[in-house]
Amino acid sequence: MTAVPTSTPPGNAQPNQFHPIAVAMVLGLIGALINCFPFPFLPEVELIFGNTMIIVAAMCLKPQWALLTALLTATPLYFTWGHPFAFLTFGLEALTISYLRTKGFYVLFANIGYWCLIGMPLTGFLVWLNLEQGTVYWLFIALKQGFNAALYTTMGCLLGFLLSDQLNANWSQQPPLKKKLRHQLNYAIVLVTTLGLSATTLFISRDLILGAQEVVETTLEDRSRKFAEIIDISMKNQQSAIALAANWLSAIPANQWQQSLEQVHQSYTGFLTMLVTDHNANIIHASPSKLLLVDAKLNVADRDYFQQAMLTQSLYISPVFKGRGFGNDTIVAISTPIFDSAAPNQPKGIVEGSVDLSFIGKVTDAKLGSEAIKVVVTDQHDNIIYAHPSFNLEPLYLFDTERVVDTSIQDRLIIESLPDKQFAYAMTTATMNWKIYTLIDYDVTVKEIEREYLVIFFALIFTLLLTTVLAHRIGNRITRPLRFIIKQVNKYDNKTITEFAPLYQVAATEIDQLYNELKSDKRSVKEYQQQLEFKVQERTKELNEANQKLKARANIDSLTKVYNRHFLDSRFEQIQKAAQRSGDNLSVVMLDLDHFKRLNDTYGHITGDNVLVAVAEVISRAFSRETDLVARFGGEEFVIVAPYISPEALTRKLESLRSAIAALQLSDSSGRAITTSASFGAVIAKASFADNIVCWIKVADACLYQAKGNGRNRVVLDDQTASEQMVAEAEL
Ligand SMILES: Nc1nc2c(ncn2[C@@H]2O[C@H](COP(=O)(O)OP(=O)(O)OP(=O)(O)O)[C@@H](O)[C@H]2O)c(=O)[nH]1
Repeated sequence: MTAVPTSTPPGNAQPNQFHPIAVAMVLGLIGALINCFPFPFLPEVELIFGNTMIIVAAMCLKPQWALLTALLTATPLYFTWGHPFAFLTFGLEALTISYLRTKGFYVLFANIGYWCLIGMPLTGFLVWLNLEQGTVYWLFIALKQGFNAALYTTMGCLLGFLLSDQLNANWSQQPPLKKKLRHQLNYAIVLVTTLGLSATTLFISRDLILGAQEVVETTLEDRSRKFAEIIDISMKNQQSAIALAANWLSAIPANQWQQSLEQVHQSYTGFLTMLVTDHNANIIHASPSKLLLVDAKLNVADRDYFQQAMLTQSLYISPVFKGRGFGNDTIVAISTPIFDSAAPNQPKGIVEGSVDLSFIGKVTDAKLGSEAIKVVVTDQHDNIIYAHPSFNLEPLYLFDTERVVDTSIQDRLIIESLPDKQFAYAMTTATMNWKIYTLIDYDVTVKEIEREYLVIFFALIFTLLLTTVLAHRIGNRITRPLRFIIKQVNKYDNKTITEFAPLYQVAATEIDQLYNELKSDKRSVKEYQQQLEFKVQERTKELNEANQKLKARANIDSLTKVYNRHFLDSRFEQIQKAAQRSGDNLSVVMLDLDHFKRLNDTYGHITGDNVLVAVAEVISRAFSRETDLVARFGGEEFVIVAPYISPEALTRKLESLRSAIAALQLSDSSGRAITTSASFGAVIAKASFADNIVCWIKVADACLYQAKGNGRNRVVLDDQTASEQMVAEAEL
């Protein structure tokens, strides 16, 4: 996506802006306050929403101030979490996204990138490296932080979106984001989708995970209770066997005891050995009978099971102990006194059975999913009767554990022999005060959550990508009519089309309306433009004509309507050059009216003017070739420039003109007849004679002077062509 940093340079503080330090601190303190109360989301997972302020800070402040906000926001987490990682990960987060924001990136996309590429790997690494049990939890904690970031980032962006006017007006040091409409739409869709999705999936998974944990908890409790029942029943069975044996032995003669004892033992296979003592604790019978052959004089007066049974005269169940005499197995002894029917209060001895505890392992085999539930059974003194082989715990030893109390999840146990592991557990106390522990590796639960998180994580990333693609397409689709309109308008303006094409039928009605209005506006503008162009053309034409008239006026003598002296000066060079190029003759004639002063004096100036006009007309008629030029030289003097003419023709023409002027029949206002005449001084030569009119005039003027001197009304011609001819011939 391309970013267009805008016109307002970052950091151009407006006078009404707050100072960035103040803004950073206020945001940081709000963030810190919120982070003092993390939201307990899941066992082991608390959501922190104070970081929303880091996002807001990154959206409107420069990186160093966003960092300040992040450090303040992370401070409570230092105390809650007991390590300073938050400063590092959130500080880096603030710096990165604020910097990318100055480069024109959306904070949402910048932060998704940060957490995927830096935040989560860094968190995982720090946890793995530094935390106790980090090797188990690194992925779990990294994912947890990623989700948390997705939530607070979208919340921050939404906040920024809603408050964008205020932020831009008062706080923002960041350049406004000028993006294409379809990019803005894309952003808005992704933002809303990410927020909705991450919140929904997290809360759904929360229920799933809690449900799964409850299953673990109830299964452990259930198993523990079940095992307690089984062990109880089994022990009760053994107790019944001992009680039965005692009753039986009390009722039969002593010589039958050995046989009866063996019969009972055969019926109740749960005993390792059984024995009968006399009242002095000497073992008198045993099963199997071969045990007696080993040591016939064995006395058990110091054993609990003898003393307690004789003393209480009731059934006694011993704590677990290591057998002596008939082997050294770990056993529990059940004993009860044997009475003589003649003396019911005087026990004749005891009958005892040593319970084979290996049955516990057989009856406590269970699984939770694929994981084995491990069982530990302790006696009333917490000494181990049975422990799952994986624990490596010897019977008889104290079951030494440490309880990890966790308010958000079931308590856990750490067993002394496996200090690196924690176990989720349940415990039931059986009737003999035996404790039945069912345990499962707590890592399994964590891995379960971790697996859930991974699934959600990839689902989120996938959905995000999908949303981006869809949002892009939706944005394209929505803005397509606008792009179409822009294209049409450009084509219309550039005159590539004369009529607008119809808009897509599916375009929004507002856009349709806009297009129609635009079309009619453009058409009106075009019509108006055409009218204007037409008017401008007309005016230009008029102006040109007026200009030409003015120009002509500037070249024409206002009285006589022949050219003026100014035009004569400017045009002469052109005529001379053309004639020179073709090697032709050029003649310049000076014409002066005779006694014009007298005429003026006699008839008045108005009449004088009329005579000038009439003479000018006659001259113009006489020299009317396109190449001829007649100009008023001043007062009553005229100059004629006539190229391409021979001396003879010129002489003829001038004589005829002189006669025509003299023959003019003019009258004044009162009808008095006026006669006039003119004197001519002329020069004819090759055009190359001189390119300056002054030279020509000089010669003509001299001739005129001569004409005047010779009596006026005559032509004096200086023919230079003959002399030039001679020079040329002489040169040849
Ligand atoms: N009515 C009228 N008179 C003009 C005009 N321009 C010059 N004149 C007059 O023409 C006269 C020229 O007189 P001069 O130069 O003495 O020459 P002249 O009387 O014609 O005598 P010669 O040239 O020697 O025959 C002057 O009286 C000028 O006032 C004009 O536009 N209109």
